[in-house]
Amino acid sequence: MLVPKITTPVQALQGPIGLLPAVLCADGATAAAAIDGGCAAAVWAPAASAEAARALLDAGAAVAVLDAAAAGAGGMDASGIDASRIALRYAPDGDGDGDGDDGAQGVARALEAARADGVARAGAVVLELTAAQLAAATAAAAGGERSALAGLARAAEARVLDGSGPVRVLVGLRGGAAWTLGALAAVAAAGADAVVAGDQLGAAGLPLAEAFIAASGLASDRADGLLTTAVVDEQGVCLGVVYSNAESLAAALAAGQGVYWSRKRGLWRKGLTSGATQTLLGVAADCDGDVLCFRVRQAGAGFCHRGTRTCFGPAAGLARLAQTVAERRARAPEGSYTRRLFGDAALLRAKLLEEAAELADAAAPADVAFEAADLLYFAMVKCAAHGVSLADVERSLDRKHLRVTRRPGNAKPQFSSAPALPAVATTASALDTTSVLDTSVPSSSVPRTSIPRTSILNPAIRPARPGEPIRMRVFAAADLSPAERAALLQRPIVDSAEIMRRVRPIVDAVRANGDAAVLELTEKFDRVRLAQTVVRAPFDVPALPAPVRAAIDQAYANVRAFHAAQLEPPTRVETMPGVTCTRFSRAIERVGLYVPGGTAVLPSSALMLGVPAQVAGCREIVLATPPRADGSIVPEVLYVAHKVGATAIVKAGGAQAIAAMAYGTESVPKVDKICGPGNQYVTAAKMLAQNDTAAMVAIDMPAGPSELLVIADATSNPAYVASDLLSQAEHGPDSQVVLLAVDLSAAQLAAIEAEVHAQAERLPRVDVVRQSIPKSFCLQVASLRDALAFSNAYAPEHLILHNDRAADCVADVVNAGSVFVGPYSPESCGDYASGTNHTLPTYGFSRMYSGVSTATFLKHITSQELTRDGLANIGPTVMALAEVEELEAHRNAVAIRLADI
Ligand SMILES: NC(=O)c1ccc[n+]([C@@H]2O[C@H](COP(=O)([O-])OP(=O)(O)OC[C@H]3O[C@@H](n4cnc5c(N)ncnc54)[C@H](O)[C@@H]3O)[C@@H](O)[C@H]2O)c1
Ligand SMILES: N[C@H](CO)Cc1c[nH]c[nH+]1
Repeated sequence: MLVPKITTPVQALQGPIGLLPAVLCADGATAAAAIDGGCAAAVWAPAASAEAARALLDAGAAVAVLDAAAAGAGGMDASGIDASRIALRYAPDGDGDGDGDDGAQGVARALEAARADGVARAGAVVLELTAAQLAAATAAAAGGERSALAGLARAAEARVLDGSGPVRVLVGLRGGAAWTLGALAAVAAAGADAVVAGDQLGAAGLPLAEAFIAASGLASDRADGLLTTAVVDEQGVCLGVVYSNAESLAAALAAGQGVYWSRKRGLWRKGLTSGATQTLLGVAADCDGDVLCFRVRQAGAGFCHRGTRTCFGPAAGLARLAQTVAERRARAPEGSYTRRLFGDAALLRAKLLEEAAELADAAAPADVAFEAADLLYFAMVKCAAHGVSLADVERSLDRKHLRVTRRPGNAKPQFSSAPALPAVATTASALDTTSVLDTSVPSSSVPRTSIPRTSILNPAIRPARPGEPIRMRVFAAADLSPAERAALLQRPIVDSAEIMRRVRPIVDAVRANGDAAVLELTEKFDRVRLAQTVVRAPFDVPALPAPVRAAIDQAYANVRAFHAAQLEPPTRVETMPGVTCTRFSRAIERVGLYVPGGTAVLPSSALMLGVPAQVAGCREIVLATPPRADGSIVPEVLYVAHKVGATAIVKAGGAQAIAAMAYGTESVPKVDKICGPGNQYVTAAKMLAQNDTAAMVAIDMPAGPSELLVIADATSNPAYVASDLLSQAEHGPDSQVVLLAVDLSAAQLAAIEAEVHAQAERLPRVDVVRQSIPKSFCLQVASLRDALAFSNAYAPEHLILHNDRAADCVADVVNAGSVFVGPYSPESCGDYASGTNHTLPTYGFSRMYSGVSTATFLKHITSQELTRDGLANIGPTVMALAEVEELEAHRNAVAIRLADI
């Protein structure tokens, strides 16, 4: 087997290397980053001690690699860890001094040492050889000598080194020595796995597909030399059997897709014409090296050309249930029960609890199976509603399986007859292990008023009353069950069905009655009767106080500089002689910018939307914002509208403003794309408009209530941390802020809590904060690695790194809208003036959306120009493919010209 050795950046694992069965990381930190990054390959993780090994195995490493010198001689207590999860690493000195540890003898000695070290405690031996040692060992093995690699082959063949268990042997090279395909094949022939530095694979080194084939000892048993290839889905269900060779495997690894070798047509990109494409999740060789296995995520109806999921028929069992539920989520028939469940979170919750109770009480085997099936159905609906697939659930199971430290497994008090935990933690040590049930964590300086006890799964949160502590809930990550952790990753529940029910009639009214409806709805929701909705440029800009004007001018300059730098020149590539492909950008012609104005006046949002639209070169910039009580537009917003070259201002807010720009009215210009944040009505209207083909309008992203996650450790200034948390908590009652407290003592956490309370009490918007802070939470985590893992799973809009050596952490941030690095980067700077954009994805959408940028207001067009010679060069390829697809007119368009040429 080929085992790439990974140093940073672990992002390499998102490429073809991550599709191989296993990787060996250069050190524990790289391994931890690989695991947190969702590496699908089995991670072999170097560890300096048994404790470190345990931690890495608990975190999801497949095998911990310990230095033999420290661990082998019995100096390590790895009790309780299965031998198959430990590897011992040897590096025979190979210093050329002729002391017998060089060359082939050195390898043989290392194996002897492994035997002496009692490899019963290890399931694998990792040999790190010099190039000379490998060459000597390989030559010795080839000559049939009873030494080195030959000995290694015998050991692996017998699958034991000391007679007490199966042992794998891995061979790596040190001192910068490079592998050859021949050496990989020799090691494979000896029954060992080859460890190859990641940067020696791919473009600059050995071709990955060929290295994989050589190191796996893969050889065809067919006359045509093709490798039989089993294709399986995420559950390991066989979808069908196809064929591969080095060329198709290389194409598959490069594209990350199912690409095979058709015996009739050659290279075969599965699904190119049918749409039933496959995302490649992993490749492996079978035990005796004559079958390749592709693990894929299948798109479309299925793998089989007959339209079934597998060549052996349709899916069954859990896989079928998962598929059906996913289909229902995409397009459930009106009136179907599953659709009702998706739209009614309370009903789904009640059914889950009901079915769990029924399963718990079932006794007869048939009843247990019946009730378990019901529970699984509701569980799958719950998963689908949150975008979780069966494969995600299985990944979680597999990861738990890798843990070597087991929890006691006691039930939570509300589910057992055990006495409840005390309501109030009274000592510092109790504070360190705050139960998820205990929200009343006192600190020395926060008033001790009782606040309601809640659980994560059943939160009954009420705002803090005047006089009560303004405090986040506190949880300890180590105490969380998976369900509780998942619940913390959710945002406060929004009843989207109810919001849609309110917004749809507003959108319909504006569509049907245009300006009249907009004026009526503005009177209803913003309590102002206007004579007209639209003001056109040039605007009558009132004079602003000089400091305000200067601040807007400075912010405009910074934001403009950062967004202008994002403009890119066209991409131009001559793919073949005479064939030139180009990709260039054009501004979206008509854009609508929503500037919120309900609970706060946000001219900064006008800036953050208007500047990139202006930089991109949009022809028509329409800005919509709720009018003030006297019907006027906020002067600062007017000034920004003037600076960014807006063509019109719509004096309306909420869903009616979005609908007016999406469909157009007598006076509101229709636009092609609507951008900007807003409350739940604004977001719902944007999503409705986007889904209506009659509107033909795009949106930037679903940007909702502001949120922020702070990572703080013992080096953080409690006052700074609290001020940042409050800066977003003051936006609205729905804002959520999260504090990840890395290994903080009770006193350190109490200091932050005290600051939150004290600073909040001094804010003019303390009433808003009294609502948002109790919904927010602090999670105590043991390490920075745990904090980053949680943050990446939460995918916050804003991430503030208050911890020590904050800049080093940026490389490990996978999901976040915008990152603020170090104690002197408050989030407010990004909100107003530093240059980055503050319109950012919330609700976890930073997993897949970016914030607003210049690109938001551009689209890209491709073009191509072929010369006469270019057409002659590429023509046969095009005609051959047209023939495969039996599209004669396509073929003829080339043939008719080639005939002239
Ligand atoms: N994610 C980001 O980048 C970002 C940036 C700035 C602001 N925000 C968020 O934008 C939001 C702004 O919300 P806001 O409410 O202050 O302003 P808003 O302008 O989004 O909404 C105000 C409008 O909501 C409509 N509305 C109010 N009550 C209604 C009801 N019951 N039914 C139908 N429509 C109703 C009214 O028409 C009103 O004009 C906040 O949540 C803030 O956190 C997010
Ligand atoms: N923090 C908000 C969401 O990113 C943007 C904003 C506007 N004004 C102040 N803050």
